[in-house]
Amino acid sequence: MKKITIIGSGNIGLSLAKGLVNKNYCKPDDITLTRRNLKLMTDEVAAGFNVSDNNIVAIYNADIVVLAVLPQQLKKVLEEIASSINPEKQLVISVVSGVTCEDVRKELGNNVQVIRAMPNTAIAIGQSMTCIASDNAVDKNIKEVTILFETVGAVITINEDLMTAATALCACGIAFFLRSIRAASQGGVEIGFHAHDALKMAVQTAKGAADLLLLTQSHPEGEIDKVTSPKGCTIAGLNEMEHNGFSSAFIKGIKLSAKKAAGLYND
Ligand SMILES: NC(=O)C1=CN([C@@H]2O[C@H](COP(=O)(O)OP(=O)(O)OC[C@H]3O[C@@H](n4cnc5c(N)ncnc54)[C@H](O)[C@@H]3O)[C@@H](O)[C@H]2O)C=CC1
Ligand SMILES: O=C(O)[C@@H]1CCC=N1
Repeated sequence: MKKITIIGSGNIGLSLAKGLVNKNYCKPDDITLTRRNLKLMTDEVAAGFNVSDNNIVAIYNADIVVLAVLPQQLKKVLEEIASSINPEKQLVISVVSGVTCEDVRKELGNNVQVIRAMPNTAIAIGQSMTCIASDNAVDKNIKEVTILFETVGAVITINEDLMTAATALCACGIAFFLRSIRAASQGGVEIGFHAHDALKMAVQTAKGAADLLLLTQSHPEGEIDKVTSPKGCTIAGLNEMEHNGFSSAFIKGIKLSAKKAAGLYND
């Protein structure tokens, strides 16, 4: 089994590690997690992961090095590991938003194979939507990374110039859908349900909507037409939401996120 080192074990780094282990892609012992403060890693040690606060030592035996620090923290990490990366044996995956493969190679060297991946936090339960892109990786490596991320969700390979758009739609997107579920549950409370029941009802309803599209491959508007009875209460609610800018707000939010994602490295 390939050895994986994840540099930056925060929200997404840990979600990836847990997802890979939960879906039996590898064992905890195949993964090394790095973080500056190891005192915060006791749960991961107990779970059997290797942990380290030394990125250079941590990548020594790695076949795959995953960069999962914040964009603003990346340059320091790249400078630190640059002379220790072995381009012949090691593949670099970057999940860092707004940083191109070329940006990474500028620090690590031109012969390093770099693949960008944009997962979301549902990777922890094997339900990520992950977009991958590279400007220099060979097919064998793209295939290997595709298989890795397919273990923990769905994968689409895209052109690298769409990576910030993918960040907004999928990585930030999970927060947008979560907020809409929360809003639905708040509406539910106002019309009479206790909070925990309202949330459960909103979550299952959202899951049903997503599964309807996934399993039948139908279009959202086709499914909406089946719900909206003439002169009925669904169309009344839906139109009220649209008069208040529901679709427009969602679209504007995604556009702003994409714009922001593009500028994160130099923020
Ligand atoms: N959170 C998310 O849903 C997603 C995040 N991303 C990207 O992943 C990256 C990480 O995001 P988060 O996990 O949310 O951030 P985070 O702040 O939760 O995690 C970053 C981790 O890196 C560690 N770190 C910082 N400097 C380090 C160093 N020199 N050596 C080792 N570890 C170091 C920090 O201690 C922290 O644990 C960002 O670039 C973000 O754009 C991508 C997809 C989804
Ligand atoms: O909010 C952020 O900047 C990161 C990137 C995608 C999800 N979280």
